[in-house]
Amino acid sequence: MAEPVLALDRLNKSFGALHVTRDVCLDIRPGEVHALIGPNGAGKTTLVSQIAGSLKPDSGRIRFAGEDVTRLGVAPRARRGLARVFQISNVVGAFTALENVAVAVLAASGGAFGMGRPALADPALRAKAQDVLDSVGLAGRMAVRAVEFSHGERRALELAMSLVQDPELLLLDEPMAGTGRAEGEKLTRLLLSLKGRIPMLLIEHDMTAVFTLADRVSVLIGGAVAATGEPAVIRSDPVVRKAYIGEDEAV
Ligand SMILES: Nc1ncnc2c1ncn2[C@@H]1O[C@H](COP(=O)(O)OP(=O)(O)OP(=O)(O)O)[C@@H](O)[C@H]1O
Repeated sequence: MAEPVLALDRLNKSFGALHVTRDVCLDIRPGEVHALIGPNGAGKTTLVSQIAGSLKPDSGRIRFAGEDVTRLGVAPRARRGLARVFQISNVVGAFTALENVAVAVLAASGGAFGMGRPALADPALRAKAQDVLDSVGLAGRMAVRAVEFSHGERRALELAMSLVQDPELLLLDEPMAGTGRAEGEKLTRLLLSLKGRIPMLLIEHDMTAVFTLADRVSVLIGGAVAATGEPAVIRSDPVVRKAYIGEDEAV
């Protein structure tokens, strides 16, 4: 089997006496959508921050794209193709969707496009920004300022701004948070359209989205991985149902 895109090996992290990440081993295979679920306070955000590089683990290793990145910070990991989406937004409300994506293309190009003149004056840059917006279903909204966007459209725009980097892995931090049912379904369809092309680690409370999108699901309880498996297996795992999903709850 091909080497995983991301492999966590016995990660540990404590805040004082609080042991928040406990011997976590987890991997993401090429093309896989791997969902990470768990009750509030289980340590999901803490784990994602260690993957992204904004938090240093106390022990353990992180391998990404064939390289040990444990000691690297956020920026070098991002340059290697690790894109964290939705928790930190770079969207500028006063800019149109096209302008926002153009800035992201410019930032990702590392000087390949001419600096010092309006980004959108460059036809190649403009074409790339338009293509990416088209791919997230925002072709008809390019000239609209981001401040006028619905929550779901904003999520699609944030995703577009990450896609310009041609990421090796998307870390999706609760994409469905704050979206209504219709918008959540639309966003799920958008992520489905990317599935297979870009591997994803999906942190999400919305179980419909999780079971629609994920190839495998890992369940974090008390900072430790309680189970990893295909959605159908996780859905029926008695430990998971008892500790997290709720025995009586239909999943
Ligand atoms: N910087 C910090 N200092 C001290 N404790 C922290 C810090 N960050 C998180 N914690 C604690 O670590 C535990 C795990 O928090 P974390 O935010 O990772 O959980 P989570 O699974 O993402 O929760 P949620 O689903 O509510 O977002 C919690 O008890 C939290 O209070």
